[in-house]
Amino acid sequence: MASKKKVIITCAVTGAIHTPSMSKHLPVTAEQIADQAIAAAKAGAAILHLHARDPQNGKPSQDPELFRPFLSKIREHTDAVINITTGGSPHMTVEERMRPVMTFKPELASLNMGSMNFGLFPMLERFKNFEHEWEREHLENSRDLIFKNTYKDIETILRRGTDNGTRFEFECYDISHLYNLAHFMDRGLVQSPPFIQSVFGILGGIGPNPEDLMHMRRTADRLFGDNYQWSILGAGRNQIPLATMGAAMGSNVRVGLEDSLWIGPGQLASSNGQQVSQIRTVIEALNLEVATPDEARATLQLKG
Ligand SMILES: C[C@H](N)CC(=O)CC(=O)O
Ligand SMILES: [Zn+2]
Repeated sequence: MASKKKVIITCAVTGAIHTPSMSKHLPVTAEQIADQAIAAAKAGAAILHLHARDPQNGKPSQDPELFRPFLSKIREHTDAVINITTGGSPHMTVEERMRPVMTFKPELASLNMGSMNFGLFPMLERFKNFEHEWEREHLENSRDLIFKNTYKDIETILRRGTDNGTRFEFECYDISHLYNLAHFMDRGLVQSPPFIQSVFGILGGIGPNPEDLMHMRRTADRLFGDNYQWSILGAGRNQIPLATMGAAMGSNVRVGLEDSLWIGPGQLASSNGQQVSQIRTVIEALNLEVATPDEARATLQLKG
């Protein structure tokens, strides 16, 4: 793996997995998303991974007009790298999912590297009371949900994004997704070094055990040699433990309320910035340094 300068922290601010009734700290309105993103950048996040929500009921939305207000405020107050989702919500069509990236042509966008079951229903054990009916349906319907990312879908997003100078955060939820990435690299559709966001602990993908992390790392080393940038995303309670293990092994890290609502066992995080500060403390305790947005741009060779 390329000799890494510093640890790139990505903060995933709101996402499309958790719902407002689960935590009052989950940002929903454009103002809330912007303010939490700016605070996360100030706390040390070099990359901000962004989704939008309907301000009325918090429902995930890929409407570019819901992204526009917080994108301009974030750009006004930080030089963080903007990473816009193409995953949207697993309940959306690929066309719908691509709208904001095609509108705003960001430096970075997420790209999910395979179709999979996407089990959110276990959260119904933990969360019982919902203000909006869509929240319960969102979880319940995931029993019969396929997060669709066919080779045609992936190629379409890759080609269209690359035409706009956008590079990708390749979301790999399992070993097969690394092979899918290798396939598109072999076809010359992926610019080097690929930024691999390995996702652990989503039901339907690979588990959150340190053995799973090692297996993803060994496989990536075998497929990509030292020509890739690695990042670790642990879902839920696995967020900080896996990010810590990853950082100690030379990986970049991702935190944020999209991936986990927690700061400790049974303790809701009060903000995205709180999670960024927590992982920053770990990184600096490992005698590593946090990358600035421009250092992240250089490492990932972004258009800036
Ligand atoms: C597990 C994460 N929700 C992965 C993600 O962030 C997908 C996307 O936005 O494209
Ligand atoms: Zn996302």
